[in-house]
Amino acid sequence: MKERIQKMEDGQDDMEQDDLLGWVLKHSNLSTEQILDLVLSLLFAGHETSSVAITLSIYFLQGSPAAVKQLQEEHLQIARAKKQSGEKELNWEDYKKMEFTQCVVSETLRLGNVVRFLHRKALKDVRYKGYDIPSGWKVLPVLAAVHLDSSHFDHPQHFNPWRWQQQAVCLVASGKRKKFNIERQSDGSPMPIRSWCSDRRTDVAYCTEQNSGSSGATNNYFMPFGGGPRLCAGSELAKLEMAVFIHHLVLNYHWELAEPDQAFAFPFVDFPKGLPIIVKHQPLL
Ligand code: HEM
Repeated sequence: MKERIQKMEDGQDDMEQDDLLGWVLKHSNLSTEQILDLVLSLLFAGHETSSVAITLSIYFLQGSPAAVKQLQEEHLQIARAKKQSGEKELNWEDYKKMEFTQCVVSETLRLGNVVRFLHRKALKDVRYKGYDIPSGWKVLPVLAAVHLDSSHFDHPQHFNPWRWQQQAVCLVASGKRKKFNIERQSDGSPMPIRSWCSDRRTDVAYCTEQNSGSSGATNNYFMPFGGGPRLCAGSELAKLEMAVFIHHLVLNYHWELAEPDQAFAFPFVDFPKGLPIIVKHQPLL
């Protein structure tokens, strides 16, 4: 930063400097410390996290051909509709149709645990579930422990994006409760339960909608972006980045691991070999 400031003062400011750091130095009145915090936050909070998350999705998906196939179908439908209407760029409406992709994103974040734990400090003495936490002690809530807890997720070590699909719990003729995936209309919106449960399934007596997982909101069992007032500021952007990446990946490429590698999780998630993959250009459209 000092070098930059010196260059600016010496009038040696060129286009190479025309980046975030250059912009804040020129146009803001933030302190040096605030600028440093901003740049570091964007690099580590904003870049490392989403790139690791995307890497994890590549890794998990190569082990789940059924998920790749379902993604391809979802994205082909979107891409075909765009081609027909002569549009090119993805837009918000397309993103909203990426239902199964959201399941893949949630499952990647649950199993991958990009941010494994948070840092907190007790500001006063706290008694929690029989434990005394003295004021000033550091508390590390371990998000990964919740995401991999078998009392919240069946077979928690298994990559299963279908667990996030919206489901309806229905009472069937035999008197048992059964889960059904909610059917979708051509625009991707959920079909009213009544229209598919009673007309098409004679065994369904009564239905109550239930969301088996939540891809967006935080709940106590799924909080890859933290929660409360310090909820990740980039959570929606991160999910969008992942979805757009997956869109182009499954529509255009086939990939496999070049050599065995697996995520290593301490203290930060990373692949020791950098997850080398062999990529073939295989456009589906
Ligand atoms: C998959 C990607 C991401 C994950 C898993 C993630 C996770 C998190 C988590 C768990 C926190 C809360 C930290 C805490 O409570 O102590 C957080 C905070 C934050 N994240 Fe993200 N993040 C991701 C992507 C991004 C992106 C893309 C940006 C910005 C472009 C971003 C910006 C921030 C900022 C500024 C905070 C601090 C919010 C505050 O303290 O008020 N993150 N992130």
